[in-house]
Amino acid sequence: MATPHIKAERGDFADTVLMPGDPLRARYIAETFLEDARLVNEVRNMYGYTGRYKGREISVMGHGMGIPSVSIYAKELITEFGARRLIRVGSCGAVRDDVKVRDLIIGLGGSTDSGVNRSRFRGLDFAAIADFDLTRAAVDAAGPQGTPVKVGNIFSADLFYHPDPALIDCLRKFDIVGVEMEAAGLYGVAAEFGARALTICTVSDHIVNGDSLSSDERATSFDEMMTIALETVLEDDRQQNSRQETTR
Ligand SMILES: O=P(O)(O)O[C@H]1O[C@H](CO)[C@@H](O)[C@H]1O
Ligand SMILES: O=c1cc[nH]c(=O)[nH]1
Repeated sequence: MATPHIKAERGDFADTVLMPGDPLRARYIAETFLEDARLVNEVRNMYGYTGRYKGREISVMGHGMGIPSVSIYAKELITEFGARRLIRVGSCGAVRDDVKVRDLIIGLGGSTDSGVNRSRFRGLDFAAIADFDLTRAAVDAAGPQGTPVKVGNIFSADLFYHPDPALIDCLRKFDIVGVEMEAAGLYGVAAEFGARALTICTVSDHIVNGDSLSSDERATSFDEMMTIALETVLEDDRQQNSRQETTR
């Protein structure tokens, strides 16, 4: 079975897919964190792998840059390959004074200048939000790792090189916790097709004060974020299972 962008069989992907923007990061995650990882997609070099983390089957696949790209991969993973839980693992910029490089951002909401959620919501303003249970699991999973975590509203920009400098003042005023390019689109796709989604980002640069991570710091903080994302999946499994037990 194949879609225009994923050449794989149904069953090749796990119900849970971790998604970095960069496909080479997907390969790195598979090689570094997953046991028995196998390549399940390489169309357009958008590598996807499925393996196990502490015994739990998990897939990891790149989603490219920007809302149009993540929207294609997320939709096909959900509707054609059975993905039920998508977690973006990426980098973002900071605008607030209290958000520092290396902080971990959990995207509770996805604001955007993209029109995609209006397109899918009859021109109305859709509040693009993360799945609540996944958000809670991520906060719980991050606690023991000791990484500073900020939970809040992400801004997913269509333009990396934005022409309007006044936008930053607006984002600061509205307490935007991180600026990246996909979360709002991912949350819209998940809502439309009935899946659960979350965005976790490491702050790679501060747009206002110019701080940025060195390449070594990027690698270390990316590994910390990946451990938290993988532990989020296990924590969410535990919380979902215990909820099912109590309703039986
Ligand atoms: O590091 P990733 O996950 O790609 O995320 C950020 O980096 C890219 C821009 O450089 C955009 O995709 C943005 O969202
Ligand atoms: O999209 C992004 C990612 C990192 N930093 C930014 O400023 N924007």
